[in-house]
Amino acid sequence: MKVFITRQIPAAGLDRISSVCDCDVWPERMPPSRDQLQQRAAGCDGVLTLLSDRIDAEFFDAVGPQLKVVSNFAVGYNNIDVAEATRRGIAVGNTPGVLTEATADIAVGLLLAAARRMREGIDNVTNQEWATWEPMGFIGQDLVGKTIGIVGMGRIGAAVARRLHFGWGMSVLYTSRSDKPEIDDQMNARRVELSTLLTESDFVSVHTDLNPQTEKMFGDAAFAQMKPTSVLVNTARGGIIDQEALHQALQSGTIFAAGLDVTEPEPLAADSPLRGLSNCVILPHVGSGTVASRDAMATIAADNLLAGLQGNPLPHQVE
Ligand SMILES: NC(=O)C1=CN([C@@H]2O[C@H](COP(=O)(O)OP(=O)(O)OC[C@H]3O[C@@H](n4cnc5c(N)ncnc54)[C@H](OP(=O)(O)O)[C@@H]3O)[C@@H](O)[C@H]2O)C=CC1
Ligand SMILES: O=CC(=O)O
Repeated sequence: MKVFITRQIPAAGLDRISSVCDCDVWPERMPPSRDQLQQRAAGCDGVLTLLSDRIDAEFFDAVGPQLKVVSNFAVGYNNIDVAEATRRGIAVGNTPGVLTEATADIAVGLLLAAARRMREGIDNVTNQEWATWEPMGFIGQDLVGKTIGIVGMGRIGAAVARRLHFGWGMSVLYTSRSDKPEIDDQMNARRVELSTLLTESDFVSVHTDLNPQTEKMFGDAAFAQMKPTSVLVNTARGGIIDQEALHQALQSGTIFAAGLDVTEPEPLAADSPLRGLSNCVILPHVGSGTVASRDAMATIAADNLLAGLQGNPLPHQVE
């Protein structure tokens, strides 16, 4: 079986694949271009992809009818046209669960950094501007006893809610497509409409997948409903937030601060005005970036790929 792996991945997964497959691994740091992706994958039985690889009908046509499986090295799969894959009998896999805690840690880290103005503090020290301790300097927002609004109470949303409820004593509001009675019981949480969540929460953390209902969910209207002291955190996908509206909300004081692990596009445009805002903390999409999480993602992605090549159901198959 011939497979194309679109980037270097941890040995935990690569060794499993290369022991049984004829395996071509993209060797460069930067992703293959669209043409390179299609040319290298042409004739393959399976591909292991990353978020930056757009997998759609054109890709499937270029690769050929022998393609059996697309294994995404991520839990999110908005880069893949799953309906088109399914129509062609191509299985699609993802890597849920093993990156939940690592990503939740980054969401809480961003919340703390944005609420307590850490970017400004770090810039102040780095730029040799630290002159004295000031009673009125770097005043941020308290966390203890406040209200967290979780937009998308799935695996990562619940892990963030647990940290903030049991660690900081926060009340939990959330949105999701379905009821979560076990979350309500564990954390005395309340599922509400988005507008209620936005008006009542002190902190809002986004954890939905990117889909047609969540795309640009945060625009002018959403920010207008949030408290001027509120902090928005996004570790889900950049496309869920209208970045122009976010810039306006941060600059005008409509909201207090934001912490982003994801942007649209990635990397964030060099001239994006968000880069220059001291109340916007931005990380380069590092949510799952721990040794254990990335090894586990590689293992699952390999298992998905190998199962698909054998015509078996994938351990983590996306429908
Ligand atoms: N920054 C990073 O490095 C990482 C980012 N991610 C991102 O985080 C996302 C979430 O991951 P994970 O928690 O594992 O996924 P889950 O599928 O467990 O959670 C997604 C949640 O979003 C909810 N949801 C979907 N659509 C809507 C909507 N229209 N309104 C309200 N809620 C909605 C779902 O509701 P319901 O349960 O009712 O279906 C579900 O609870 C991924 O899709 C990915 O984009 C993930 C890992 C790392
Ligand atoms: O963004 C990362 C993912 O796993 O999804």
